[in-house]
Amino acid sequence: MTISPQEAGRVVEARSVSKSYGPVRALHEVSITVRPGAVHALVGENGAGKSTLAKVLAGIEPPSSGAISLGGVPYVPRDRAEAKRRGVNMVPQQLSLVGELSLVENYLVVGSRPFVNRRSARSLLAATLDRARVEVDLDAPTASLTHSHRQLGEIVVALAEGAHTLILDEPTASLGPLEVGGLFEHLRSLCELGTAIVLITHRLDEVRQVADDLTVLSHGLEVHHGSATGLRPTEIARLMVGELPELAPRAARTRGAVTLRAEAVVAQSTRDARLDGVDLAVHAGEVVGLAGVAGSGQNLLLDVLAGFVPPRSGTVTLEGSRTVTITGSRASTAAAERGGATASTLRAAGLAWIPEDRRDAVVPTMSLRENLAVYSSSRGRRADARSRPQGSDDVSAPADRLAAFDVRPPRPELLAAGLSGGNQQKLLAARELGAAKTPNAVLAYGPTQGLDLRAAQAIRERLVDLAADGAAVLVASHDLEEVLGVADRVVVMFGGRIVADLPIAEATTERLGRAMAGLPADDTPRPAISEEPAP
Ligand SMILES: Nc1ncnc2c1ncn2[C@@H]1O[C@H](COP(=O)(O)OP(=O)(O)OP(=O)(O)O)[C@@H](O)[C@H]1O
Repeated sequence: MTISPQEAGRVVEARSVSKSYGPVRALHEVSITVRPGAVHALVGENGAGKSTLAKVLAGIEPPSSGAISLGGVPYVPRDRAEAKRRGVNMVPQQLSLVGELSLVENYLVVGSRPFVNRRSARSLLAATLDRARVEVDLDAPTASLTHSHRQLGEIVVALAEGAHTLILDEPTASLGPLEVGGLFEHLRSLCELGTAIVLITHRLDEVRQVADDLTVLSHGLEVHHGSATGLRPTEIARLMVGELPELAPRAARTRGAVTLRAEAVVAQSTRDARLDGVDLAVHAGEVVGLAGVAGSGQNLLLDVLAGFVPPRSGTVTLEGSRTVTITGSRASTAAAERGGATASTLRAAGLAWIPEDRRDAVVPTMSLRENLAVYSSSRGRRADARSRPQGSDDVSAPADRLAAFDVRPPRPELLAAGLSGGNQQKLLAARELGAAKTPNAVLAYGPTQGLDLRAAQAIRERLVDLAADGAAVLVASHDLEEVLGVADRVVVMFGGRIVADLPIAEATTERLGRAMAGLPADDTPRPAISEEPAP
């Protein structure tokens, strides 16, 4: 590929860059060349140093040593704002949009653009959306958008800010296959216009799908830097972690009585589609997968089942050490007559919960030990120091529990903020899935989000083991593979209803795809929901 003089002025090159956090060596003499007009995938195990390298390139963290250049001249951004001005912008793993503000307002305020008026900001963003071929509401508070739309919105703001080098830290972790496809199409067309994209991902099939160049990090060291063309996912995995352990064959399990049940549940939230009469039963000893495109109601269903959103009508029941019933907007428990069955009551009755966004459940300013003993009792508000102690749960040997879930480093006194994103996810799993007592039911949304192959495999095995020990497990995900990797049966939601319920042997990608798109199981055209009036 020939590079024009203009493009040569935008090549980002890091040479022998190291970065340490106290005694932790996050990067050791890493070199990388990011070319205009190419997608550069950056992969590696959890804690390998990917986000650190991205932050160094984007001016968020200074390197401890090494040199970086932009277009052949030294590039030493003092901060993120300077890197952005030089055209290097990063969309972080944890989204940074202000929830109370719309995308337009985020662009104006957070991007410090006092001289751009609202109308021109709006049309710039609308034009960017158009090119990206995505639809995101520009005027609604971003907190009211689905997670995937907030993710896309953040990318759109960065693009509108004129980045020539765009660093995306796991942008696809919470996107469904259709949205990933749309995003990649856009990334490719941006590349054709000369933009350089650094794509951090754990989904190795994406490397083959979209990347031109590849850097593999392992324990802060660069173990591969070169063309991505022709490399198979298994070869990349081998570069990252050596050989992967074989998946243990699934042990036979017996399905017990229904533990978690939703009956005729109707609910509404501002963040997601409505629930329109949902019936679902999860038995002891089974893993049910919950699939659906974003906005189909699966987030809301989990919020209702976890006790964070009261249903308008219908009933939710958790059978455990006692029976907890949530009816309509009221709640009652057989054991506690005063009612008020909230998330904490469900939890006390043996419900484990892994939310879609780990920030709803992990407190960065608390130590790992404290994080093993707290939980947030309020959905939609970030978990914080007001989070409630878990009480009776046994976390007497936190170091062992952290080590069992391969949290790196497994030091209970460390603050959670010092863990990489994937290791925070493992911490959450250690708390929710690692208690001595098997939970009666597990609700997990994207439990392997941000985890490398080995860690994801370990969490999948843990979920199946919990089912074998008698838990009723419900796993929702945007990622069909994540669902198919654990489920005994797959339930699909569309438009706030359950539209398919298939044993795993019958859950072919085609059948699931049709159900997720709201199409009937056969090829019969679906009757139109509303028709244009006749002219
Ligand atoms: N602010 C910090 N303070 C202390 N240690 C940190 C800090 N940020 C990162 N680290 C450590 O640096 C190492 C690399 O972390 P980094 O976030 O770059 O990994 P990563 O490859 O992006 O992982 P993941 O896939 O889990 O997101 C880890 O050991 C992590 O614990």
